[in-house]
Amino acid sequence: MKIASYQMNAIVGDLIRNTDKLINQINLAIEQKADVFIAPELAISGYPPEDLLLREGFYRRCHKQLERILQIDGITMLIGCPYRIGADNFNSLFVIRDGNIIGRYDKMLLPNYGVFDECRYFTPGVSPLVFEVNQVKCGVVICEDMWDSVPIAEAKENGAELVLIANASPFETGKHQERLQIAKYRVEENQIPLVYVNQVGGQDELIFDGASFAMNKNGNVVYQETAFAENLAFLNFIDGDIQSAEINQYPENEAAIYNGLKLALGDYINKNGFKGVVLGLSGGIDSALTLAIAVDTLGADRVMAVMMPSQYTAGISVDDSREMVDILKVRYEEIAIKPLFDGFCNSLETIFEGLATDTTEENLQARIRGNLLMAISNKFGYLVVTTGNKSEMTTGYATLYGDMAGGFALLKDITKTQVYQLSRWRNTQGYVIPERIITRAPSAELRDNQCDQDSLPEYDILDKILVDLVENRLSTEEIIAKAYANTDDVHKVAHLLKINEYKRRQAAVGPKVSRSAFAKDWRYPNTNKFRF
Ligand SMILES: Nc1ncnc2c1ncn2[C@@H]1O[C@H](COP(=O)(O)OP(=O)(O)OC[C@H]2O[C@@H]([n+]3cccc(C(=O)O)c3)[C@H](O)[C@@H]2O)[C@@H](O)[C@H]1O
Ligand SMILES: Nc1ncnc2c1ncn2[C@@H]1O[C@H](COP(=O)(O)OP(=O)(O)OP(=O)(O)O)[C@@H](O)[C@H]1O
Ligand SMILES: NC(=O)CC[C@H](N)C(=O)O
Repeated sequence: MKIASYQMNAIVGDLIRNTDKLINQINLAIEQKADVFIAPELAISGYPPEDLLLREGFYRRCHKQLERILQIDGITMLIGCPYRIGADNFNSLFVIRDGNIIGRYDKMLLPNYGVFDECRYFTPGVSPLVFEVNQVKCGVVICEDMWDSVPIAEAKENGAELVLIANASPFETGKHQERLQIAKYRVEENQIPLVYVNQVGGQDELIFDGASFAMNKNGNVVYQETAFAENLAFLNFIDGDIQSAEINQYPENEAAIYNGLKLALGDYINKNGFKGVVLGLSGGIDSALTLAIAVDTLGADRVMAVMMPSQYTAGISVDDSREMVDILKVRYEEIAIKPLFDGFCNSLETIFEGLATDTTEENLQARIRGNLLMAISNKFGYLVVTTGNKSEMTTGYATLYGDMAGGFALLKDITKTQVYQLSRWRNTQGYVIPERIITRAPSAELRDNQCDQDSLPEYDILDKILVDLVENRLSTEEIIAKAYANTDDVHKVAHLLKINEYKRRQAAVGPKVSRSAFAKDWRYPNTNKFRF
C-alpha cells in the first residue's frame, strides 16, 4: 500500500483555495499510484479556525468544499473538515472513496489548554474508526488523540495494523522531540506503526512546523519531512510495516527558531496581502535582527528600513544602520525627528509649564517614530513590523503607540538573550549584522547616556527570572530560593510583569516560540492585585 502524506500550508477560512490545493495534490498522488492520501487536521478550513466555528454558515461552506473532493475517484482520501450535525459540532476526518464517505472519525480528545480552546467549539467523538485499503486495516486519529493512550489503543483493538494521524501541532522550542517521544510510547504500547502528518505555516501567533514523520513498529523514525516547508511525500506499507524513506533532520535550536520566525512573518504578510514591511532601524540589536529576518523572508525589495535620529541618537547608531542596509541592499530612509519633537514640545509648552522633563518626552520621540512608520505603512501598503522582544514585553519597557505601534511583533516571544543568540547565529550563515551592533550595550537612546540597565536588571538575570515567572509559573519566593538573582531584582521584575499587562493586551500579534508566549497561552487580568 502506498500512502501520500501532504504536509499542507492551509489558510484559515480560505475554503476554496485550500480545497483547490488538496485536489491538486490528490491528483498528483493518483498519478503516483498512491492508495491513500492524508492531509493535516481540518485541512479544508485550516487550523485553528477559532470563532468561525461558532457560525453555522462556516460548516455549510466547508461541507460544500468536501463535496468537491467526493467527485474524485481512484484513491482513498482522509480529509479533515469541521462538521455540524444537530446541535453538535465535531472536529472530523472524513474517509472518502469513489464518491462515498466510507467513514467519519470525530476527534475524541479535545485539547483545551495552552493555545487550544477546542471544548469551546466541539463535542468529543466516541468511536474509533478503522477502514480497509488494499487488505490493510488503517486506524485514524486526530492530533491530541495521540497524546493519550486510549484512542490509538481502541483503533488497535478494532483491528488496525497501522495508524494514520492528521495533525495541526504548533511549534514551540522542544516540541518536535516531545511529539516523537509521545509517538514512541503509542508504538510501544500497541506494536503498531504510525504516520503523523502535520500542518505547516504561520497562522497569526502560531507557527506550524510540519516535520511530519512515520514511525515503524520498533519505534524508529523511518521518514521525516522537512520542517517549515510544504511538501507531498510517499510512503510504502509492506509486510505489516512502514518502509524507510527520506529522513530530513529537524533544525538545531537557533536555526529552528529563525526558520520559524521567517515562516510566521512571511505567511502573515503574504496571507494578509501586504506588499512588504517597514521598520524603524535604530542601530540597536532588536531592529537589526528584525531587519535581517525580514530580508531573509521577503527579499530586500519588499523591505524598507527607516532611521529616525534625534538629538540622543549616537553617531555610531546611524553609521551601523547605514552599514547594515548597505550589506542587505535594502531601501533605507533617514528622517530627523528633532523638528517634529520641537513642534510637539512647543504645543505642550503651556500645559507642561513648570513641570520637569521625564518619560513623557522620551515617549514622545517613540510616538513620533511610530507615527512616521504608520504613515509609510498607509502610503505603501507595507506592514509596520515592531521590534520589541519578550524581555521588554515582560517589563513594559516599550512605549504604547510608540515603538509598540505596528501590525506584527516579530520578536515578541524572543528574550533579549535569544536576540543575541539568533543574531550571532545569523551571522554564521553570512555576515549581515555589523559586529558593533551585537557588542555595544543596549540603549533606548531616548535621553542622554541612557542604558537599558539603568532601569532593568542585567538581561541574563532578567531573562532567567522571566522564564521562571512566565513559563515555569514560579512564585517570587520560589525564584528567590533558587538564589541566582537578588531579591530586589526578582520583586522588581515580578512587579513590572504584573503592572504591564495592559501593554501586552494592546500589543501587536507575534509568533509563539516558547511554552508560554504572551498570546493565547497567557491570559492574565489587567486589573489584578495578586503579587506573583
Ligand atoms: N493599567 C493600565 N491600563 C491601561 N492603561 C494604562 C494603565 N497603566 C498605565 N496606562 C497608560 O499607559 C501610559 C504609560 O505607558 P507609556 O505611555 O507607554 O509609557 P511608560 O510605560 O510610562 O514609559 C515607557 C518606558 O519604556 C521605555 N522604553 C520606551 C521605548 C523603547 C524602549 C526600548 O528600549 O525598546 C524603552 C522608556 O524608557 C520608559 O521607561 C499611562 O500614561 C497611561 O496612559
Ligand atoms: N533612531 C531611531 N530610528 C529609527 N527607529 C528607531 C530609532 N530609535 C528607536 N527606534 C525604533 O524603536 C525600537 C525601540 O528601540 P530602542 O532603541 O528604544 O530600544 P531597543 O530595545 O534597544 O531596540 P534596538 O535594539 O533595535 O535599538 C527600535 O527597535 C526601532 O524600531
Ligand atoms: N491540534 C491539536 O490537537 C494539538 C494538540 C497537541 N497536543 C499538539 O500540540 O501537538
